[in-house]
Amino acid sequence: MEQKIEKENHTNNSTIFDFKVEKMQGILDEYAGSWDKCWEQGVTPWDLDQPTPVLLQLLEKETLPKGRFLVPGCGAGHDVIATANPERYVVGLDFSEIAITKARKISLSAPNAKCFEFIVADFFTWRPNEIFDLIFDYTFFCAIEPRMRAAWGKRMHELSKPDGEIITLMWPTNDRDGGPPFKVSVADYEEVLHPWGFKATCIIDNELAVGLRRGCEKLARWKRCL
Ligand SMILES: C[S@@+](CC[C@H](N)C(=O)[O-])C[C@H]1O[C@@H](n2cnc3c(N)ncnc32)[C@H](O)[C@@H]1O
Repeated sequence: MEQKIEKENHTNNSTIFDFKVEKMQGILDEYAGSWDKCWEQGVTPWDLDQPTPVLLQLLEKETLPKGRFLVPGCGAGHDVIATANPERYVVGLDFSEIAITKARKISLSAPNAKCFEFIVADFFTWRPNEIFDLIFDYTFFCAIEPRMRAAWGKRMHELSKPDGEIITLMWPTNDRDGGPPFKVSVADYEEVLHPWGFKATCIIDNELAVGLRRGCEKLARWKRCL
């Protein structure tokens, strides 16, 4: 992945996941269809092709809650497959049919296949039968339009159990114009999570951030108190 990132940087004179790359500019003019087109054309520089390392570390340290786990904007679903087990049922949600088709294909022979599912739906309108103990957001908050962030906070509340938890990997925290990915700060998350009763229990630099994301990515855990 690091090689892929470096290559993108040098050939396109852009940063990782930089949608200003000429190839993607037109693609992203129309929102939902644009994500589908990115997946269709294989223009997915955000996709690590592996589970998120820091999430694996939390899994190994057994600090991830059990129960129902949601990954909104799950893309190819690596984090969904990696964290599912008989005690943790994971739902991967993405509104791109192509992303979910890819996720289902990748997971076809997974031994834990009964412990997760992939759903094609819009995070902002989806109505699940059951809500969640844990929600993991990585490269989703930064992918949505900043004017949608308040709605994101409301959805986090609606989709969480009263004692639920959210884990956010906050990236890119460095200065940049436009997006996606739109730049984020701890204050941006606090602004939309505090009104819904989520309080941070930990905010740390993510030492396991991949490639050029290192140094501009933070891990936060938020507990719902209201
Ligand atoms: C930048 S990608 C990140 C994918 C994955 N989290 C990863 O790190 O590889 C953002 C994903 O969010 C999905 N997405 C964007 N807006 C969405 C929405 N409103 N509802 C569901 N999925 C959405 C896109 O289709 C895309 O797959």
